[in-house]
Amino acid sequence: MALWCERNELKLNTGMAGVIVGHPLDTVKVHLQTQNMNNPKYKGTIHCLRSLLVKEGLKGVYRGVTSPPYGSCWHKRHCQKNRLQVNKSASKGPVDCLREIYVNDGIKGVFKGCGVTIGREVPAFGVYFFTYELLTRSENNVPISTWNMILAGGLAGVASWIAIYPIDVIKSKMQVDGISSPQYTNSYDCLKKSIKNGGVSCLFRGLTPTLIRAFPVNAVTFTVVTWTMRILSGDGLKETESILERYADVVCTLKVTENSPS
Ligand SMILES: NC(=[NH2+])NCCC[C@H](N)C(=O)O
Repeated sequence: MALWCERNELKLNTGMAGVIVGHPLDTVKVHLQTQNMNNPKYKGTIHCLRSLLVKEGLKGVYRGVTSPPYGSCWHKRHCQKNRLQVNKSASKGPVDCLREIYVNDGIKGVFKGCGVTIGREVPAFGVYFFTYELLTRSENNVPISTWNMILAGGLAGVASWIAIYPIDVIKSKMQVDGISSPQYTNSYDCLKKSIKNGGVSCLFRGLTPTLIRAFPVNAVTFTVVTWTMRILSGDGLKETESILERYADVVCTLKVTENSPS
């Protein structure tokens, strides 16, 4: 548990690069998930990304990126960030958006979709860490290579998203639904109505940008976390030391051969 928390903390702090690369694709995902199924505005990932860029430039795809959750309170992100991304309200930024939801819908509005978010995160993180641990197991504690970290991290992200994707679609739809005149009474109702209107395939809308984002973002995340832990635990220092020693040996041997009469 402690290791899990430690990893997650490190992950949050080192994930900024991932956010910068991944946020536009996350925005595309939410647009695709929450658009009207009967009259879809966007045909797919490229069409949505291009439309957002043409209409609003970088602002459109980075909307919501400054939400506080990218710091320590990541939980809040899942509870109201989505509305900022699809800009259903006229909010200017995360604080305005939060205030507006609170004024209109009260605390219930702020936490809308929170239950289903927890229902998503529990299995998602289970699959996430299980996949990474499985792919990085090594015999006799031999340190794994950086390529192993990159591949295992990327695949852990991809596997975790595939495992829970339909739950994520329901979560986004619930968050955007609002409180004042909601279409859905609860997550189950949302699931039933979504399948009725858009078929089972609507539960997989936006999966492409999600997976394109998940691989690099989580490859970077896990590699940085694993290396940070390695260095902090002293193993990295030992490794660097032994590399330097080997290097010094090679230099000595070369010098000796150079000076020895041929
Ligand atoms: N589907 C998930 N929530 N998976 C677990 C973590 C995934 C990771 N934080 C990401 O943004 O890709």
